Amino acid sequence: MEIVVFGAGSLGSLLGGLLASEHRVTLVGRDPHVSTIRSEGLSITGRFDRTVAPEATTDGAGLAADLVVVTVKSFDTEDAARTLATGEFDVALSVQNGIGNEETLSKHLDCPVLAGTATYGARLDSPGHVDCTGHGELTLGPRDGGVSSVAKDVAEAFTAADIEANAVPDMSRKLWEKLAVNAGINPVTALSRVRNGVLGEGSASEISRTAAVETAHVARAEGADLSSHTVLSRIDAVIDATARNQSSMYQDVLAGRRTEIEAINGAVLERAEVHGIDVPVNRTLTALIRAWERENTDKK
Ligand SMILES: NC(=O)C1=CN([C@@H]2O[C@H](COP(=O)(O)OP(=O)(O)OC[C@H]3O[C@@H](n4cnc5c(N)ncnc54)[C@H](OP(=O)(O)O)[C@@H]3O)[C@@H](O)[C@H]2O)C=CC1
Ligand SMILES: CC(C)(CO)C(=O)C(=O)O
Repeated sequence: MEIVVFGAGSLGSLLGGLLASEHRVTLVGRDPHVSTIRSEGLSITGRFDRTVAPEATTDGAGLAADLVVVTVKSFDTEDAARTLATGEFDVALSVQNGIGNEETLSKHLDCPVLAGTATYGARLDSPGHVDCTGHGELTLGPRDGGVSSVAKDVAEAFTAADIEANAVPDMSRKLWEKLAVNAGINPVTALSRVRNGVLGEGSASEISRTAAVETAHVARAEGADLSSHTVLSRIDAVIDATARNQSSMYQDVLAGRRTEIEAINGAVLERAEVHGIDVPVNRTLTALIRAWERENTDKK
């Protein structure tokens, strides 16, 4: 398969690097990562140990491929979509956190857009080097649910490259479930500067769990079949499985970078308002992270 990975940071480099063992891959990213890949290849360490040589470019305009995998942060999706619209793709797959990414891509692209979630952990250690910090899986399918042969073909392309991937019929529910976990864990760990495992007990844990339950309430109003019981057992399981992790939002705050708050708790808040649902914990967490961003990043 001919595959473009748009957003060769941590996750994009891991997925694109693994895909490159089996497919013709072009990574779209930034220098000096791109120039290092061109001269020395891309090395993948941690749960994998290999060096690959995908094509790499900083210019994502006018590309064509069977599949484009989008791995930019959610606040860059609109820009990425405009650039990708200058090229030609048979299918696009978003593997991003938060909700709304597929809608943004669909607005600009002519091809079908699939939704995906990844539980792999990836960290771009240095130019040309990505570390796989957690072995997980990729779940993908049509955004609004249902079975699709295109989704199955895409999942097979990932599986052929050693990436655990499954096409599922209930992607809408999966996206809300992942959102509930991120809405609970990410801002609380970022604000209190703790690893995920600290949320296993205590009052911070209650804040996380309440944010997740509020998210499930909104998900049901949006038509997703997601019980509070399911999100509570899911968030407990993720906290346990990723106890040593610094969440992505905690890492962003430590690095003084803009966070994905708008696509996570901000999106819960926005959709809750549409349905007249009160989500006080999500509202509070969103306000606090927004305040931090105003003071500490370029985002005003
Ligand atoms: N890392 C992980 O383990 C996981 C990440 N995710 C999700 O995956 C998504 C990506 O996360 P992550 O990989 O950590 O993020 P990164 O910031 O590491 O990667 C995104 C990369 O895309 C680059 N980029 C953005 N726009 C362009 C453009 N127009 N042209 C070229 N390059 C561009 C960014 O560069 P720059 O920063 O310079 O703009 C950055 O290097 C997020 O939604 C995240 O929540 C999900 C599961 C696990
Ligand atoms: C699941 C979790 C919370 C793991 O750290 C994550 O997705 C993130 O950090 O963004």
